[in-house]
Amino acid sequence: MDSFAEPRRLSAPISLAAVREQVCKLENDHRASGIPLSGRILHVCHYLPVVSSFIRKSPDLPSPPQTPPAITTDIPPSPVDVPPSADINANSLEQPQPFSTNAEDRNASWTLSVRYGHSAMVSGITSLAATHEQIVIGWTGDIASSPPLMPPASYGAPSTSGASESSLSTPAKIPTKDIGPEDRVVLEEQLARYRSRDEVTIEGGKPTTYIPVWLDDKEAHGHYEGYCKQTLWPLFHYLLWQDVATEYASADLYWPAYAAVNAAFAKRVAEVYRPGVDAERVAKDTLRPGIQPKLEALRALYEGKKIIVGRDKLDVVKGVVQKLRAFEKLLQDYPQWIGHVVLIQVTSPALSDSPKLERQVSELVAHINGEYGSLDFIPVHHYHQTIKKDEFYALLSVADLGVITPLRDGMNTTSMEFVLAQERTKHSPLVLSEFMGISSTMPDALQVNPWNLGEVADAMHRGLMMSEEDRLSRHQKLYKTVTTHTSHTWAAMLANMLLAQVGRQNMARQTPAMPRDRLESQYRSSKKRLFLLDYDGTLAPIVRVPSAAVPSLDTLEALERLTADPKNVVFIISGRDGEFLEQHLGHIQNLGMSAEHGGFVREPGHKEWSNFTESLDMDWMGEVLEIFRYYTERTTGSHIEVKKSSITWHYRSSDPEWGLFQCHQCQDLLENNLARKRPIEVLVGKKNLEVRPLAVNKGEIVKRILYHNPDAEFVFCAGDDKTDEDMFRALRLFPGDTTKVRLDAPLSVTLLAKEPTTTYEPVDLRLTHEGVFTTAVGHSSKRTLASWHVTSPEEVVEHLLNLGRITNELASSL
Ligand SMILES: O=P(O)(O)OC[C@H]1O[C@H](O[C@H]2O[C@H](CO)[C@@H](O)[C@H](O)[C@H]2O)[C@H](O)[C@@H](O)[C@@H]1O
Repeated sequence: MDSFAEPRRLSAPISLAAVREQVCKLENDHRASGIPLSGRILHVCHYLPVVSSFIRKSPDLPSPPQTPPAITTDIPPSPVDVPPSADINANSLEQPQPFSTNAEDRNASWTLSVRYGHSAMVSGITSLAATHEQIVIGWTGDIASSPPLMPPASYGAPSTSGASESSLSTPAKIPTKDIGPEDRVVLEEQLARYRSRDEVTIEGGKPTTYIPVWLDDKEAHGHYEGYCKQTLWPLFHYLLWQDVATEYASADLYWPAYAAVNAAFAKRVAEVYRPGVDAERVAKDTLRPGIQPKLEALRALYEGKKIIVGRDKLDVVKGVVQKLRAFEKLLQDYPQWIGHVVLIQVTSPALSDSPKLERQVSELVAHINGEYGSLDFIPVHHYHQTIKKDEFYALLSVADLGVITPLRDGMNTTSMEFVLAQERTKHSPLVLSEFMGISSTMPDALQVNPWNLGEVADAMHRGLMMSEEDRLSRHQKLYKTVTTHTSHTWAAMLANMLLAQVGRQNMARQTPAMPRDRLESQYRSSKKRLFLLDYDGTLAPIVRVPSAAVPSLDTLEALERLTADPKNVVFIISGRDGEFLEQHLGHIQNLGMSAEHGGFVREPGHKEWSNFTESLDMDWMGEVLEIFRYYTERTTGSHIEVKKSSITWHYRSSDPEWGLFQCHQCQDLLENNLARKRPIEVLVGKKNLEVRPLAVNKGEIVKRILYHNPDAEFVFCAGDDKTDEDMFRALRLFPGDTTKVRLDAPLSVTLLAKEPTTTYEPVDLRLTHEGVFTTAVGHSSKRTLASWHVTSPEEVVEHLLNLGRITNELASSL
């Protein structure tokens, strides 16, 4: 008796309620059989599936009951957690009071409740309690100062749409550092005893122990929302960097938090880890007695038909849409399969909801079923749900073909589980995407490019038609791979690769991080200081649209503070035109500006601009514009920025590969044709190509500023791209000696000379190497002439704000 044996229906061949009922029954039967299933699983999760709320109570205040009242024994119809705080801790009936950090106050308690969201992960973990002892290691999450209110009694499953969350109150956060050691121990003890409602209802279920990892709040968020979400996730999913908010989802900004959190997790895991088998365990799992009846039910349900099975998480990179299209192509190109093959596609919810993708998949399934189905034949059976282990292995075992075709994936355990499940049944072949890490170790799978629908359809046909002999021979090789490439092998390989990288990294050139103390002490002791600051990518993060790169409030504040100090001379030295700089920074008193890579200068305290390009031959601009227009037409998304004496072609919003290719072509044309005849320089910038007059560059402006400020003792010069290297080069005129440095009149000074007879004498500078802080913005491994590096514009601004604070401090101490 099994739910899969239900009469066939057109819309939903298997009733979920019936399946759930049957699964419970089978599990109970299984337990009654007395066959011991054991094992321990260690889960490392970012968050524990339990929310911890910390309450300090004032004994003087009355304790009104919390709403709704405590839940005792009634179990909701769906297998869903309810907040068990009342069961766990009688104190939770009392009204939470505002948090106080009084260390003497021990009148405090913790309440635990279900964390909403991550429902797939939580239910997955809970379901394993039937057979496995489990340890869940995770961050506590932000500690709430009071328990969240309970949702209405009639609520259903935690909704990933956020519907349930909206009915909850948002409790205030308590900084983790304010939780003392004693309170931490109390929570750890409570968590060790915590049982979710599902665990409680699983008769004879094994215990799950929740172990908290205590993290610094800033590091925890920097790790997850910062490095994981902004750097790793886009990187490993081949998202275009231009689609990520800024380029400064940089490796370094959140790296310290990421490393610290990993170290904390590793420490905790090492404390509790015991050697937790995989291939062996899966092989055992495929023998579970619950599987056989389901397998037979599936066979009966799809009798006479070949079964293709796919099981993927429903996110874009898993290629479910492409797989469905390929299946349709199979039915188009090989119509003999219509009525004789079904695709059972199980999708589990992804980490974040994608209603658009869900809709796309449902529409595609409906389209294929409408187009190729009939009264007694449904080609695609799609189940968007988390399925139980027995059902999963039954599906894998009964399949005539496994199709796992992500657009990009790593290890993909489903492909391995498929091979193991097939060992005792049909030795069915596997169609695998070539874009998976595991594919290189599975050459006996039918490997395909998931984007090539015809190729995937052909592979499906080939797999379904494969001779028994070929199936067996391929299966045996795959089986050997899976059983010998255990998780231990993978871990050892990865560790070796990492160690090899670490070795290599030490050999690479690294620019040291800005020494904050040294910077501060040089700043304090200097009587005159220069700040020479690039704009884009240095004071403002790189963004997709140039006009959107406006200065932050912090940037403005830092510049205002520094320019207010009469000892400081502050210049913005940018490739931008004067109009842009004036619009966003023009109001700052005493801020000097140089626009268009040194072509123009506005002295501190002045309104008018000096144009160094006035006397230059600018006829080339029309020719460059024509060439840029040609490339703009060929490169969708690119555009031209025309400035007074320079032109920039931007391709940040274009297809990255095509944009870069076109950029190279255009650069080649400009350098090998126009630049040989005209006094121009071609600059390769950040997703741009710029052309400016040969005579001017940022280095000349730096020299000019030094020339006019020979008594400067401190220079902070920061930039992020190649044009800023000219500034660093100009400042490298003064390597670490204390002897006087003589500076000839820079080009920009002589260019501006109204009277050609004016002579500009060399000047002696007071600056020494120790007072020069050339600073590259970016990764420490970036090749640069700068002496120091910071990782992001935010870090530049932080240093500037700090120096501004020192100015205030020095002023107030006078
Ligand atoms: O010398 P800079 O201040 O660094 O200016 C260099 C160029 O920056 C701008 O373009 C760059 O930043 C944009 C905004 O973040 C970005 O969208 C673009 O892709 C980058 O190339 C600016 O538009 C140019 O005029 C400057 O020459």
